[in-house]
Amino acid sequence: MMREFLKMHGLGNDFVVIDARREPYAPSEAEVRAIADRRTGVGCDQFIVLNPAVTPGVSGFMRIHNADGSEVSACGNASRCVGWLLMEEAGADRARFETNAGVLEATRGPAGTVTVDMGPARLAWNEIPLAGPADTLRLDVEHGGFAGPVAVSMGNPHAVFFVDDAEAVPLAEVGPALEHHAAFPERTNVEFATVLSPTRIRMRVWERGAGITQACGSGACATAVAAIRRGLTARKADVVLDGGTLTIEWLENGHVLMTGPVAHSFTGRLSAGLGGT
Ligand SMILES: N[C@H](CCC[C@H](N)C(=O)O)C(=O)O
Repeated sequence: MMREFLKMHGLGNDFVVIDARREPYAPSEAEVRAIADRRTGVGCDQFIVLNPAVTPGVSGFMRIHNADGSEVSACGNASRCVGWLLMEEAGADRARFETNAGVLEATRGPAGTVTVDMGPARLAWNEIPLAGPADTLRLDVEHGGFAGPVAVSMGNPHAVFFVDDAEAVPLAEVGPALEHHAAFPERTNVEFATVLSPTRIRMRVWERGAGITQACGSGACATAVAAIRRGLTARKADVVLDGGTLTIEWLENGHVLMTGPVAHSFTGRLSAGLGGT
């Protein structure tokens, strides 16, 4: 069977999405890398497979694979895309689906945007996770002149560095070493943020398993939580990424809401050699 896929993106963070609810699909790491390859495959930052739900009352189980083949538990931009697909399919204004980090809920936002409740921000060292006990508000981590990040998990690890000018950070030079820093036993996503006002943050990202991306939804959530923990912004702020802007709100109940656009670029079919099976 030549599996159909949807090519989607959230602010340029792009995905290959396969609906495997009728025929579950568990790609190998090699298949993921082949599909994600931007020359010989379809090309994407993350490969998303929607499998049958495990938890009653939700519409599917979203599995998330980085371009390097690693499977991870959170992807904010893809969560908006999957939420949108499920709402469109049901003709509904709300959709619940699950990930390895828990059940997420998507609702329709203003002007065609989608809001996802990304669940709680995790702040304890062992929830990030870190290699050992540490103050997650300012880690003893340094590389390339950047030091003292805030660690936050949205179901995936983030190290948020506050800098004077996020545009000037040599991401490709410093990203890999920080992604693989010994403080992070499961590696980490790396964000560099400049607070522009109490409600606006400029952020650029080096993603674990994908490198520089145009946007990172869970990273935007982590960045806003980090800024609020440092007393730098209000509890609702816009995060301006290379690909556009996400609105993030850290609720008093600890959950983080993320609002932003989704886009469906095209639909295609995977050849047998590319995991189409
Ligand atoms: N690279 C991330 C997964 C994708 C996150 C990002 N694309 C998002 O929108 O949250 C990780 O390894 O945890």
